[in-house]
Amino acid sequence: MKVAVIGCGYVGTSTSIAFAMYDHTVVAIDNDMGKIKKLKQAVLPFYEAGMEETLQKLVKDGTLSFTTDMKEAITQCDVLFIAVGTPSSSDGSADLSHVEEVAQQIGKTMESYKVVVIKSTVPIGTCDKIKKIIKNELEKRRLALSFDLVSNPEFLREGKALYDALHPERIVIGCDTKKAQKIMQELYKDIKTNILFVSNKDAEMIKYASNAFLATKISFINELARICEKIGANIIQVAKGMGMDSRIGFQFLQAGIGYGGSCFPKDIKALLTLASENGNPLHILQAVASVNQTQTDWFMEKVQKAIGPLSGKRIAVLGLTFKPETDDIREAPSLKIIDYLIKEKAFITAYDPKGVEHVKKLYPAIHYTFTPLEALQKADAALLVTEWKEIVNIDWQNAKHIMSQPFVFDGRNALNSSEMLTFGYHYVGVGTPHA
Ligand SMILES: NC(=O)C1=CN([C@@H]2O[C@H](COP(=O)(O)OP(=O)(O)OC[C@H]3O[C@@H](n4cnc5c(N)ncnc54)[C@H](O)[C@@H]3O)[C@@H](O)[C@H]2O)C=CC1
Ligand SMILES: O=C(O)[C@H]1O[C@H](OP(=O)(O)OP(=O)(O)OC[C@H]2O[C@@H](n3ccc(=O)[nH]c3=O)[C@H](O)[C@@H]2O)[C@H](O)[C@@H](O)[C@@H]1O
Repeated sequence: MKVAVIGCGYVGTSTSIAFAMYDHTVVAIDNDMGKIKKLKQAVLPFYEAGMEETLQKLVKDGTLSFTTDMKEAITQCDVLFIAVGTPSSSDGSADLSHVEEVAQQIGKTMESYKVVVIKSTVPIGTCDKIKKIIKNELEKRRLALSFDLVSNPEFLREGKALYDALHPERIVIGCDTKKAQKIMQELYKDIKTNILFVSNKDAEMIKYASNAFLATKISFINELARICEKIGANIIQVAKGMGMDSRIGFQFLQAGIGYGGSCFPKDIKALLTLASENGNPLHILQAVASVNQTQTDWFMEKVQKAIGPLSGKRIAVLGLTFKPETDDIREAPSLKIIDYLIKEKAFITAYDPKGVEHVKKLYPAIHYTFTPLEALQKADAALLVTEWKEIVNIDWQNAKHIMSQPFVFDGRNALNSSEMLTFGYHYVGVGTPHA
């Protein structure tokens, strides 16, 4: 099958590679010429371990090609995936301008039946909206071409994007016609997993509900972590004990400094806005967002309580990306922590294996280091912000001797607390008795 994927971000690129690996011919399109130039040379526009090698092979084979020419791609392909960004608007709702722009292009260009698949995360009702836009453009051209609109949300995780695209736990397809359903079945025939066929609106809601639920687990455990500290319980053990119940599960119960990334914060805002607009506020989700919003301040107050005023203190920020194995810093907790430290006039040294270049653009005055040990030199305290293995595996026993004061604040409960105490650190985790 000939597939066009419009938008070459994390989702578009991973989806393109996955379809090409499953023997479809894929044309990936982006309006960012710099990105396309890189991709044509099989260079990924973001970091993900192991993905570039696969890209190189597919580009060489010719099963995957890249272009900025949307018109040609639309004409050539039967199935058109929309995987452009849907960032937050100023009122919290999802900004659909990129999706709408692509829909207009499709309506202006198509010459035969197409299946238009929305992979971007979009509010409930967007498929209907996009259908109207395409229809409107076709009417302007006095054409009565038929097309189907499918919602096929994406559940991949950054850092594991290609693996997830190749081995999804489920595929959700919101689809109104038998014809489109058959084409989607054919497209995914080599992926052995459960496919759920639902309506457009159900599929759109499943995506928001899934992200909202995962974020709820995180804020739930983070709020419990706060009370655990007060009463002397250990959130790590509590999460373990809860997770042993298969109805609860272990995942997404890791207490820390809150969730970040390009999706949870924006999707939760979008769902909250949509719910309020419909006169049905989501109280639980409001609390989820509010706990997350305050989690870094709560953490930084603990730092200040332990080491005193931060003014003039040398603080090592270890980890900048919103989670390990990605170079993405969108909505990363590190940014809130840096703002806090700047406000309190601390001297910041920062290390991250992949995120420095992006953070440098926002905070050029910070002292960035090439190794975690350099960041720890003469530090009054270390803040473990992202649990990269390069950071967790620091030789902590010896690192103590290069710091000015042995304070370690572990924002991810990633270190072995008893070992850290044996090494002579003043170690503070999240929701643990040593806090
Ligand atoms: N990043 C992730 O892990 C996941 C993201 N999603 C959703 O998928 C969508 C895309 O996310 P990302 O890949 O992270 O976005 P991104 O921001 O990394 O990439 C979007 C791409 O679309 C391109 N684009 C924008 N307008 C265009 C147009 N008119 N024509 C051609 N290209 C255009 C941009 O240049 C950019 O390269 C969003 O709705 C997001 O919520 C869903 C699951 C996972
Ligand atoms: O819609 C999306 O974009 C994607 O959002 C998340 O994927 P991602 O943002 O890549 O990252 P996660 O691994 O989910 O982590 C999100 C944030 O939660 C934090 N987190 C995660 C798990 C946990 O137990 N505790 C915790 O604080 C992470 O540190 C990170 O900041 C979802 O996991 C994907 O299924 C979804 O497709």
